[in-house]
Amino acid sequence: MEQLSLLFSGWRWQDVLDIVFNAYILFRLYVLFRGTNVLRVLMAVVAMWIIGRSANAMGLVITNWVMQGVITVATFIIILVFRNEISGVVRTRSLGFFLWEIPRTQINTPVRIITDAVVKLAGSKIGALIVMPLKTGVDSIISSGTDINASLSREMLMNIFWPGAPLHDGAAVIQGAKITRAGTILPLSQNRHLASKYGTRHRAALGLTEQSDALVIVVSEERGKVSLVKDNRIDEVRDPDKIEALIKQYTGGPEPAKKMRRQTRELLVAAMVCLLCTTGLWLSFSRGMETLANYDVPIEFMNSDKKMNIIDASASRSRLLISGARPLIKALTLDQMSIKISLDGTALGKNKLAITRQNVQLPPGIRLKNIEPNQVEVTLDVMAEKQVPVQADFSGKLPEDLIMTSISVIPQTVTITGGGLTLDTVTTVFTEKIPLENLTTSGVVNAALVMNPDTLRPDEKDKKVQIRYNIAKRNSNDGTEN
Ligand SMILES: Nc1ncnc2c1ncn2[C@@H]1O[C@H](COP(=O)(O)OP(=O)(O)OP(=O)(O)O)[C@@H](O)[C@H]1O
Repeated sequence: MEQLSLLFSGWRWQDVLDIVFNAYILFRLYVLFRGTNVLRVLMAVVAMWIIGRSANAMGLVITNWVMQGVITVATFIIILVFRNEISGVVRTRSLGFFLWEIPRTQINTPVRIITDAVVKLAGSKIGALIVMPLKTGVDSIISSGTDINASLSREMLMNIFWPGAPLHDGAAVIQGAKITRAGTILPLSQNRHLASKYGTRHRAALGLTEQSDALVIVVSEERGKVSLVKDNRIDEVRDPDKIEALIKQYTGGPEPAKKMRRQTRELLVAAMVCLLCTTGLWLSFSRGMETLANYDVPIEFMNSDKKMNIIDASASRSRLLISGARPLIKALTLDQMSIKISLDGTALGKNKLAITRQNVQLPPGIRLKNIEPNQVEVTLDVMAEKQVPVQADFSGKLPEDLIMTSISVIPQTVTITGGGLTLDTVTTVFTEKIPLENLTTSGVVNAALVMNPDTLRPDEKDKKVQIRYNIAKRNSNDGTEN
């Protein structure tokens, strides 16, 4: 359970977008290849891939190896065996179809009327070609012809195919209870094994079923026979009841509401499967390639009491050991991580503060493994000012024959700022070291002040002081000056 929550923890909006976008592409590919053999083989490949990944996760080395080999071979087979089918689907579908169209199936189609019409046409030896698009649709395969959008009736069909009628050449398309188009030209099959009794009308019917899952009804002009063409097969059927039953069977049953529900259900299931597959793929990529990294992250102290100051801290950075997907870790920058410690509730002087997970902010998808150090000691003080005397800090010795007769520091006192507790211990501020060896005559030097401890700050104007000194020659007999 904990592992499951870890798997889904730290999602970013980019991950959701990534999954939804790719799931949609997968779903559209399903809609594009729905009803074709390519999809069936592709689904087998996906199933093998899932088995391979599961085998990998369970440590089944040989099964995983075999599945990978089979997938590689199957991919080549798909490309070789189905290259015509794939290129047919890709070539004939428009961008709009690929992006959002969902082909309408045969809902509310009056199959009895179609049967009556084709039987009558066959009896009168009037040639006819009727297309009933199914799941894959035919819109982008057959764009020729005339849109008529007429209600489907036996008379209407007879009229269209009546010799001499303007649209009798070509095929009529039936969508639901409408004849949507007539006079359309279908792609001719290149099948060399087609029986010689069949001419171009049957070849055109076969050609369309090679590129789609449509049902095409052909009425032969010469022989007065009705043929149902589906999935590259031509079936000549004599019995009108059988014709009706087969049309119903191919177009998916008689009840329109049921058919609609079935289609919606099928698309919903497909969308869910696409979403699950993409999520699985994303998880196996992002969570499967976990990696560890160390980062030295600065510690930020959140101080709400402006009078309190940090005068010392045992650490300014903490080393974070983090884990996450390799691409996320690679893209990580230091400014995306922070350690924030609140000073609320602390007291003057030394405070030991723990650095916990709550103090660490990391981008989504990155998990914290360790913090080192996980404790920091901060010394807090209230800021104050103090006037202290300045003392020149001479080092070394004057030459033997010289003596310092007077020293004055200007200014004599300076104002320093710092923590009140620290200031209490400071009685004098010294200058930087002034070497005596170099001094031979009286003069003036400028020297900077040395703050001890360095948390103390002198006034801006008092950063340097002036030291005036007088040097005289030492009396060689009694040691007094001349
Ligand atoms: N590519 C095509 N698309 C649509 N209809 C076509 C196409 N090619 C031929 N036809 C139709 O088929 C008719 C020609 O039929 P043809 O006699 O060659 O075929 P057939 O299969 O022998 O059928 P039949 O038994 O009716 O003669 C054309 O007049 C035209 O209406």
